[in-house]
Amino acid sequence: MTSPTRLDRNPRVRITDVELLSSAWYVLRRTTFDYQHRDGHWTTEQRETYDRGNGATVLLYDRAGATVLLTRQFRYPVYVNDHPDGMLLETAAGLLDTDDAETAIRREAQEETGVRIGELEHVFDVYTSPGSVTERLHCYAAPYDPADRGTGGGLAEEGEDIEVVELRFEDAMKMIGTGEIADAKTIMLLQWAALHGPFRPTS
Ligand SMILES: Nc1nc2c(ncn2[C@@H]2O[C@H](COP(=O)(O)OP(=O)(O)O[C@H]3O[C@H](CO)[C@@H](O)[C@H](O)[C@@H]3O)[C@@H](O)[C@H]2O)c(=O)[nH]1
Ligand SMILES: [Mg+2]
Repeated sequence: MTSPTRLDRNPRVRITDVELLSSAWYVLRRTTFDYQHRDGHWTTEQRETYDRGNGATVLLYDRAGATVLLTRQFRYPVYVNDHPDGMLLETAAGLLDTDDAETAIRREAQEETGVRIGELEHVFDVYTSPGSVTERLHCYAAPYDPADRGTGGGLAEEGEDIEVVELRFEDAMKMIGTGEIADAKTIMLLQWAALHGPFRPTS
């Protein structure tokens, strides 16, 4: 869950109350705090935070074949918000649980795509939805060998049903434009790959 660091780092923020609203699966809290605005006056604010811990994701790429390996699975939250069928194309990803980010992403990549990651590059860490969700997502990239690609599929006991989808990098980039790739972490990592990563222009 969120880091145990003390919340007295910002002198403009004084937390006065934290209420647990729900802990059915992950944790929803309502926090009341006094906040000092830039002009010096104080107001009392409330914010709900949804805490499902932190996560990690990896862009699997094959430079020689000019492909990337993605996953497709049903995501209910996007289905209720206008996605045509909720079958979202994403980089392999998972929650850290009790692991560090590198251990977690090696585990999730294998569970979801069948790929055993060797060399692993840290790209950036991002807050995915800072107005309401506490999550920080650790983003990585790693080469994969198409011959090593397994079946993946996710954990059946967790209700996962994950299709492994190999795309030409060029096609994946076009699919950002058409909206067929609409997941934020996936778009960020594909664009990083085109600008600074394995598919950057060679000079
Ligand atoms: N019963 C139940 N199960 C749930 C619920 N929410 C999640 N689960 C189960 O918990 C699993 C979590 O799978 P992970 O692979 O660990 O996480 P993820 O959902 O893929 O999350 C990753 O991707 C997210 C979307 O981009 C990221 O937000 C997250 O950080 C992480 O990287 C889900 O597949 C599902 O089986 C729930 O409310 N109820
Ligand atoms: Mg996952």
